Amino acid sequence: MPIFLQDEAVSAVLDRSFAAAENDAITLDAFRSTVGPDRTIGDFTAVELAELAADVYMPVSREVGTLLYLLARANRPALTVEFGTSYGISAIHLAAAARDNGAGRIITTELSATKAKAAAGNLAEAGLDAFVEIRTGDAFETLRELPGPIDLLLLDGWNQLYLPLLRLLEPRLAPGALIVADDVTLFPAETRDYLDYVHTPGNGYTGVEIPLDDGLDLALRH
Ligand SMILES: C[S@@+](CC[C@H](N)C(=O)[O-])C[C@H]1O[C@@H](n2cnc3c(N)ncnc32)[C@H](O)[C@@H]1O
Repeated sequence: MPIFLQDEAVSAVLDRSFAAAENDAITLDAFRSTVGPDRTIGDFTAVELAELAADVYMPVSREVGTLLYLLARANRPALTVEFGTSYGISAIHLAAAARDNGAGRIITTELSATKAKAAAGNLAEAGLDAFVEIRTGDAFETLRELPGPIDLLLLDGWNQLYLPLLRLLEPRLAPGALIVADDVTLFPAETRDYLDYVHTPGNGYTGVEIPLDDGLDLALRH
């Protein structure tokens, strides 16, 4: 049976987006020169920084995208929540799974209005916009109200926010919810408190690190 992840329109958007993301290193250099030597990151608000870096895709890899698709197919989440939409590459994988499952919706949130608009365009072009609600703004505000329990949570925004955001959303996690945290090997210092929390018996999770791409952590909420 054909799967929607391999649909022509989906593949076209993913191919184009992954190709564009190959310029991320160059774009990041341009971002650093925009910030300049006289100003530090601390001189900007989070939204200003997100807009300055609006051309940087920072997507999940193809392999991680496929794993997200598989997890969502197996777990059949009624509600998936994503922290960090960027250009919608991970959201496309999650939405393709919802479409193939015949059920499920995704709520994703992005600080940069430029990126949120581009992600909406990509999802529409892929034929998956009906499955995804993009909330523009700070996750700590945009995810306060949710329509039901979270069955799958993807943490892929700024890494030092994983633990505070998990704690905010914790009361909304369904028993058996899966939590995927990206980039835990790439940013060990920023994700240490999160990993310690989900790996400490007694906090209500069972977690394991997966050495795929920039490192993932997969946890189950008991
Ligand atoms: C690594 S990228 C997300 C990549 C995306 N998941 C994908 O695979 O295509 C991280 C994104 O999180 C966004 N972000 C960072 N902090 C945020 C916050 N507090 N609320 C919402 N979005 C945030 C950034 O603007 C950036 O676009």
